[in-house]
Order: sequence, then structure tokens, then C-alpha cells
Amino acid sequence: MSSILDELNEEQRKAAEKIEGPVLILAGAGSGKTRTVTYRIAHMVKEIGISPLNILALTFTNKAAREMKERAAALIGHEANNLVVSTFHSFSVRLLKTYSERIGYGRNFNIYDVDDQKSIITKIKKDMGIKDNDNVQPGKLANKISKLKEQGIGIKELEREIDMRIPANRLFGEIYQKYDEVLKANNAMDFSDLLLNARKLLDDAFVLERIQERYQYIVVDEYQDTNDIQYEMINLIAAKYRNICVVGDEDQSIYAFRGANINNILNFERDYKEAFTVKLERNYRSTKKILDTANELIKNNKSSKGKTLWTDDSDGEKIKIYNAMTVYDEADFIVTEMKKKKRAGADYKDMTILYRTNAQSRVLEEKLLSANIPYKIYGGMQFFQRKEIKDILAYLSLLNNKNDNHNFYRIINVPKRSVGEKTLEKIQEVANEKNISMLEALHYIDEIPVRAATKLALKEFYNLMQGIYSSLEEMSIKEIFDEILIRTRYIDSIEDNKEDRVKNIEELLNSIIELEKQNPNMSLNEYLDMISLSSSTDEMEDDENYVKLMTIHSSKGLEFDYVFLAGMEDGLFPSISFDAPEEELEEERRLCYVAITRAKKELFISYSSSRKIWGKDDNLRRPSRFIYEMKQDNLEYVGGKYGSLKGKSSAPRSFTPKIENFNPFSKDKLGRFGKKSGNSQTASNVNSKYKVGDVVNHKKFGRGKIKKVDMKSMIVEFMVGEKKIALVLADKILGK
Ligand SMILES: Nc1ncnc2c1ncn2[C@@H]1O[C@H](COP(=O)(O)OP(=O)(O)OP(=O)(O)O)[C@@H](O)[C@H]1O
Ligand SMILES: [Mg+2]
Repeated sequence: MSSILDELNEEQRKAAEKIEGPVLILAGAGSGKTRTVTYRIAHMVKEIGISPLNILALTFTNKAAREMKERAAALIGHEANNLVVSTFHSFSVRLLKTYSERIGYGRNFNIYDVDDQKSIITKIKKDMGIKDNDNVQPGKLANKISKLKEQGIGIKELEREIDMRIPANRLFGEIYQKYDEVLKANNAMDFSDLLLNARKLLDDAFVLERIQERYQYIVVDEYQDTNDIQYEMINLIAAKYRNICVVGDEDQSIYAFRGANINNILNFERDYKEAFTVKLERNYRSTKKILDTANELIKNNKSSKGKTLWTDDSDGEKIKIYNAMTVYDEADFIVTEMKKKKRAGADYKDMTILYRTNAQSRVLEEKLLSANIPYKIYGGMQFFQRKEIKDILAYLSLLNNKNDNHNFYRIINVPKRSVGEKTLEKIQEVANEKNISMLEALHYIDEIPVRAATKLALKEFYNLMQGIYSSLEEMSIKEIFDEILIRTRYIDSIEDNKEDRVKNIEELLNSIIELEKQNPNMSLNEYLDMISLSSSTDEMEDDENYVKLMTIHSSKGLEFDYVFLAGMEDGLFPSISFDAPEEELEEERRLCYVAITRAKKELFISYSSSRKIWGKDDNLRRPSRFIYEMKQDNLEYVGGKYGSLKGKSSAPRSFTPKIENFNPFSKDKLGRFGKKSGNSQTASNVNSKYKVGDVVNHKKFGRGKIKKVDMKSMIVEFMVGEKKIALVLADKILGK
């Protein structure tokens, strides 16, 4: 009899079939782990008859969750709607929406993002009279607080962790405490709170029992990246039925910096003595050369347990490596290769550019734009973080939760209502006195001594909010949106970047209309949760034909025919200093392993000899040590203007790294890639005649502006595009 599982290989099938009891699938990239668990779920529902309501599948990104659900739906149809396939954060919200009152939160709690965290901390600092200085930057503090929370270190535990006799620590403790109080008072949670509070719910026997009964079968993908709280959550829920299947690859653990604990997967067999373990060894994704390159690289990690991974696929092309002179040159290379692939019949949607940090996307974006290649960037300044979008969402959040003083602060003077600090203090006083929120305090505006004009504006604001609030149930989100926009005259109030901002607001409206079409009865609360939980890769539509740009971190679990890995330079990738501990280097190497193994057909690696680092030109950048660790036979160094160089001997020196002479760890090379680099100052002094920003006249290209100057050349932007001009020739062909 045919089965859903016929489309799995023997090993995969064994793992998918074993429904009862703990199962561990430990296997390398592209070996079909995610496919196996997806088919397993389909098999459970369709062929065993387990109710989808009893299944919980957890994964790392919204995109991965959605994909898994879609694939399951393709196999089992509408029953997939009853499956809970979600990220840890969405799952936590799901639990909290039902049970938050048991731990002292209202059900309509708002969710704060990093931006909210930062502005709350800024306000706390201001109230405490702390001046801005490096040690107490809001972003750093927010990060530190999140990290502590996710390690289960609350304010009470803090004293055990850090020495409170040190004034800076005491100060931090105080900020941490105030921060927590503000969130609690506002009935709000940050992202760490979501996990932490969901975890806390499970200490409640009443809740735990219900959750255990509901989710009798658990599947966790990317288990190697779970942190301790996530680990505890899973294990508490699984404790009763012990039907838990975890999937992962210790070589792809890339979130240690956010508290992921690789031991969670390594100790699974200790946690569950009866575990059934399956190893998958066949890779279905990549060519032999790509797979071989990845395998060779990861061998350098002492912590890697080593595993066999083979493929039946063809040898494939060599990995192309390009040494660019500048980041513009690097982007040119990528764009040119993409166009070549396109001409040869490939689609842009099958190409991706991966990089270590979001900042790298800007130059790439410029070049893609001018080359007319459709693209989309994931991450970075995300749509929902833009000021105008956050403003409107703040109105919505305040309507959802009257206690949210943070969002009240955000919008009380947006658009301007001439509300100053003094007025706010007075409102705060009334709120404190009557133990109500700031918004509710406006009800007593006549008792508050403020200027007539301000009073009028505040009344208008209060009436607007009250009006909507009283008919919240009847209004659609689009109607609320319209009401806010029209009554506040928000659009009129925008001063800078008006065109862009209005476009963004329009985009927000479009997305609301679209979402309401899909979920006709969506409440405001549900809408806000959805927005808060949507992450960078969320909007990714596979059928749209554009190139995708993203960090390696967000590419986890995904695959593309053509992968361009940009910025492979020491200091950028690995993005650590020369004396960083071995574990950090190993995590970077795992990240590189993830990047390489995203590629199905071809991999392009590029690095630039010069790049701006913290606003300074660094013209002595070295290729990443990871390139040297790859098997050189699999690599092909590509020359300038992108023709391949025949044999290494004919390659110009700069294009062919000399492995013998280069030891990235030797200290005498320090100046070339370590902390002491930055000889760029000399470069621009030597050529002080030409400076960035100067306008020059070229005999052929006409007037142009100098964009960059380095030791040997400069980049000038002309009407026809950018050109590189050697400094030795500059005097001959240019006039100022
Ligand atoms: N038995 C199989 N038959 C055909 N194709 C397969 C099989 N197993 C896996 N594949 C394909 O191989 C590719 C990689 O599979 P999948 O994404 O499940 O791997 P993975 O182990 O989860 O990878 P990663 O470690 O990157 O998350 C997918 O395109 C998948 O459809
Ligand atoms: Mg996977």
C-alpha cells in the first residue's frame, strides 16, 4: 500500500514512522531533516489518525513555520489548519493569550520591540538624571536585560550574578528594576518576557496539565538553537507523554550569542534514555563541490563531531572567488554574474546575496537598483520600525491597551499638540494620584492647570481615543486606521521625507486590507500580535521574481540555486578580533557552514581589498581565513572584469591568496587585519590632491564627483556611472 512516507528515503522513513516516544534526528545540512518532520506530521494525521489539534511543531522563523504548514497542507489538505506550527514566540503568545491573567497580566497586553525598549530605558535614565555615556547606552542596556532575562536572571537573582558594591552594577540593577516596573504597569511584555512568562505559566500545574493534554506530540526543528527557557518549555510539555521528536545539526548552531545552548541537542539521549536516534547522511540539496567545501571547512571546528554527508548530485561548478578592489567593484561582480545567470535561463528568485551584517546591503542595493535587478532586502531597518509606522501602531496599541503609557508618550505630541514636559508631569501626577493610566487621566483635563490651547488639543485627542475605544468591537481595523489618520491629520503633519513616509503609510493600509480579507474577524489585539511577531523574512513571497538579500542568520533552513556570499574578509567574517576565544571563532565557522550549504547549484564568494569600517577607509583588508580553510581544488579565482583566470600562476598576486605566506593567526600580520589596521589615513594624505567630494573633469566622461580615494586609485561617479581611475594617470586625464 502506498504511503505518504514513500517519498522519504529509508533512514528518513524510520524517523518519520516512530511516532511514540522520543526521537532524535541529528544530521547535516540539506539531508532532509525538515522534510522528514513535515512528512512525519502528515503521516500522523492522515495515516495514523492522530488529531492535528494534538500536534505541536516548533521552529525558528515565521517563514520556516509557514513553509512547514504549507507543505503539510499540500499533503493532508484542510486538516493542516488545525495544526499548531509556530515559532517559540508565537507559541508563547498563544499560551499567554489564554492564561496571562494567572500570572498577573491582562489579556490585551502589548508587545514591545527593541525600539520600544530603548525609548523606555532612555526615559528611565532621564528620570534618574543619568547623562548619556558609553556604559549606559539604551541599546546596550536593552540587550543586556534581554540576555539576563533569557538566562532566567530576574532582578532578584541579579545580586547573585553581579557585584552590587560596584556603582555601575548598582545603577544597572536600578534601571533593570525600573524597566520591569514600567512594562508591568503598562501591561506590556518585551520579546524575552514572552518566553519567560510562557515558561512561568508551565509552573502552574493547572495550566501545565492542560497544555500537556492538548499537545501530546511535539516536533522541534533546529533544536540546536534552542536556549534554556525554550528547552525547559519543551521538556515540561513533553514530560507526560514523552512523544517528542527533535531535529537538528550541531554544526549549524549559530545563536550562542543569544543564549542558545548546543548541549540541549547533544544531551538529548541523556535526557531521554529511551530515545531513538537517526542519522541522515545523504544530502539532497547541493552539488558535490559545494558539499565538499562545506564539509572541509567545518572539519576545522574542534567541537564538530564530524559526520558523513554525501550526495548523488553532479560535481557541479567550482566555487568562484572574487577579490574586489572596492565594495563597489564587489557589487559590480555580483550584479554581472547575476545577469549572466539570468541570460542563461535562471530566475532572480533563485538567487540570494548573503552577508554577515546588515550594513553591507547598502552598496549592493545601489548596484542592483542601477542594474535594474529586482531585489528585496530582509532585515535591517524593518518596515514596522519606521517612525511613521510605529506612530500609527502606537495609536492602535494604546487603543488596545489603555494602560500603555509608553505608547501614550510616543504619540501624545504626534502630531504636535504643544504638550511639553511640564504638562506631561501634571498628567502623570493625576494618573498617580488616581491610580489610573495617563490616557485615562486626560478625562480630568479640566482639573489640570495647562494652557488653553493645549487643553483643547488634549481634549480633542482624548475624545478621539474615547470615541474609537467605545466602538472598538464594531470597527474594522481599516476603519480605526482611517479614523486616526483623518482625525489627527497625521499626513499633513509630516515634514521630512514626506513622499516616502506617505508611501509607507499607504503600504501599511494595504497590508491591513489584505490581512482583514484573509481574517475577516480579526480583532485589534490579534492584529497587533501578528505585527509584533512578524519578522524580517516574513514577507518573503517565493513566487515573486526578485533577488533576496539577507544576513546569513536569517537564511537558516532556506535554500537557493545561486548563492552569493559577500564580504568574506577577516574582521568582517569571521567578525571577531584576532584574539577572540576559540568558541567564538567556531561559531563564526558554523555560520559560514550554514551560508555555504544554502547553495544548491552554485556558490560565489567575494571580498574586497578596501572597505569603510566605522566611517574610516581600510585599504588593507585580507580575505577571510575561512577561504584558506576550504579545499583549494574546489575553488576558482576569478579575475578583474570577471573573466576566470587560467591557473593560479597567471593570476595577479592580489587575486590569488598565497596560502604558504599567510597565517591569519600570526601576530606579525596583525597590522594587516587586526585591530591595528587603518593605515588608510596615510593613503589619503599621500594623495591629498584628490579628495572625496571634489568635482573633476574627465576628458571623455565629463564632470564627475570623487566618491572614494585609496592608495592607488579613486572612484569617480560620472553621468555614465562609476569609474575607477588610477592615481598615476589622474593628472593626465582629469582637470578640476
Ligand atoms: N528523500 C528525499 N527525496 C527527494 N528530495 C529530498 C529528500 N529529502 C530531502 N529532499 C530535498 O532536499 C532539500 C533539503 O531538505 P531539507 O530542507 O528538509 O533539509 P534540512 O536537513 O532540513 O536542511 P537544513 O539543515 O539546511 O535545515 C529539500 O529541497 C528537500 O525537498
Ligand atoms: Mg531544515
